[in-house]
Amino acid sequence: TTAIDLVNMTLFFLVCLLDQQSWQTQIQGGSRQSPIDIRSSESVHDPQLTPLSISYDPSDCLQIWNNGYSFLVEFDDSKDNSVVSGGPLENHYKLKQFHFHWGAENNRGSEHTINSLVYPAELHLVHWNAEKFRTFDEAIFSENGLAVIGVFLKLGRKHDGLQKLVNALPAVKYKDSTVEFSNFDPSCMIPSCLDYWTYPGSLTTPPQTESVTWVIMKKPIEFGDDQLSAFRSLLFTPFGEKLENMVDNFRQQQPLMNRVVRATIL
Ligand SMILES: NS(=O)(=O)/N=C1/NCCS1
Ligand SMILES: [Zn+2]
Repeated sequence: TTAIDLVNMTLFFLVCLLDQQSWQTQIQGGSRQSPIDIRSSESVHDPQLTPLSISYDPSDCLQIWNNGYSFLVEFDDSKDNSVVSGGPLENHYKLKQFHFHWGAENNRGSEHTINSLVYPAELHLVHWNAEKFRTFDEAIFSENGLAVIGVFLKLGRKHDGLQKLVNALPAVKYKDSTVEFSNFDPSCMIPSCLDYWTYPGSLTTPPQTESVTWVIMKKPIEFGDDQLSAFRSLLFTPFGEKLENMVDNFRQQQPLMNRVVRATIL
């Protein structure tokens, strides 16, 4: 290898490194951050948006984990049994986990809003593109890596399907606690009306990468005051430290910038 070859190889390596870093900056640069306020009158009806195909296997449900920001219900994503496809998605995406965001009081809690209307809580069902990427962690940092279904929760009748989850929450009161949790079908939290808005966005929690296709269900589901109180009884803090109730775990809204929110009318 001549000295010229070494210089060329070094230059090639540096160019690749800079390109990769500039791309990383782009996906975290802030041109498509979430959450947003969805202004229904400004959304565009797209007749090409097909219904979502959602299929979950309750036996994929593994555990609940208090990660110090929310509680995550985690799924076995080693098979292809719990997946979402269709709608705005070009591939099938595997369910990895779901979690919620909520407020200390009923006038706040959701991350997305509809014409500035806030809900007391919002469910996120997090899926990753298993056709294009090998792992969830790879997908988080990749274009079209994730699909998150957002479902608003409004206060009303007790949600019977949610109660099994609520009953398990005392076991994960403290940050970093986990509890085995099996045979739970998240389909019970999908509204019967499958109309949705969709837009390109980001994770709302770190690393806030711009890798998410958001699908926000138009209709909320209902749950009871006692169920929301159980969410609020969780703690941000680990056992033995000062008690800080896990509340107001939602991100401030982000500018829409150069994005269009598309809507179905099914
Ligand atoms: N709230 S969210 O779903 O956008 N944030 C996440 N962070 C890591 C996986 S999901
Ligand atoms: Zn979330």
